[in-house]
Amino acid sequence: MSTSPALANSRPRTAALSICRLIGSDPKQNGWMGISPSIRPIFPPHAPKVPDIMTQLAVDSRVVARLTGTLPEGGFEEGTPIWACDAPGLLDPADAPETRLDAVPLGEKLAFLMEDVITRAEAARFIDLTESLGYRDAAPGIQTPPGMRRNKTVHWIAPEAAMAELHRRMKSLLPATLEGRALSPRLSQRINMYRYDIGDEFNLHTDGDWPGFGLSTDGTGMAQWRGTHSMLTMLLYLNGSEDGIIGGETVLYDKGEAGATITPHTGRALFFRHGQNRASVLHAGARLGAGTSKYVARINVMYDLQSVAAGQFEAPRCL
Ligand SMILES: O=C(O)CCC(=O)C(=O)O
Ligand SMILES: [Fe+2]
Repeated sequence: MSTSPALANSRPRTAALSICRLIGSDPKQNGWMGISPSIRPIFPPHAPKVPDIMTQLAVDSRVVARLTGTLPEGGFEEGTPIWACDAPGLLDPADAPETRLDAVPLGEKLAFLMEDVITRAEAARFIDLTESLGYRDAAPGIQTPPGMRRNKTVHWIAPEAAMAELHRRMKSLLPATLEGRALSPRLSQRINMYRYDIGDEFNLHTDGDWPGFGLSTDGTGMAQWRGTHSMLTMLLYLNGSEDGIIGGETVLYDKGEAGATITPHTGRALFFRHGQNRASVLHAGARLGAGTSKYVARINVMYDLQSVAAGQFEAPRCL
């Protein structure tokens, strides 16, 4: 799956006609394709202003895995990093907003929204922290055909405490069971963050389903969990139209037609079914037209592999 430099530079804007899948496994090892990833400056001029509180966020960042990364216009980058960091103040339980559930009518398909999952200050911390890790072209461990994902990305293992607080805020609003499987007590800590600069987009696809990931006991490596597997995509918007974003909506499809258009707002989260099954929701991230860069976190909501009917609950364990 190689792409000539001429095609790589032309960046055609037409939406992909075929249904593409974001596979939840490592891309095929295909070697270095000679396209060097452009790594952005730490704070691009159009990034939202971050409040002073950001400077108080103690961050000790380290690489916990290196995987083959897929480049937006085709080709691969070997050794694309997955990061971890200690950021104790990322989410503040004392400052938790009142999270609310909102319906998204999408025919037979399951999709819903939550408002005020995180505060503006917390969203700014996510942006600041991930900008300090560095957004890049290559996405580690996911496979996208050329021209489908046109944005910058950083993948990281978020702190356990932050993910536990996020889960606590949403738990009562998430489906307790899905297709006979019980909601797992924690979210995967592996977050794919995306930054869309003007002109960037994510063409039509369905998301892959994933095992959960956290850190090894000594904190130096990424560890895969057993007993749990994702069933829902959560897209957490870290900024939005109130920051001047024009375009960049997430469009959900039902029976091949656009069924719902979700405008990014800070602290809003969109949920929908994913994986290789008929319930999976086809969707796209619309082209960012103007304004400031859009930031979104792709998070996996986990359900136990054991069925509810079995009457047993197995907590996730590290492999
Ligand atoms: O940014 C968006 O609106 C869509 C992102 C997306 O589809 C994904 O992360 O899988
Ligand atoms: Fe997606």
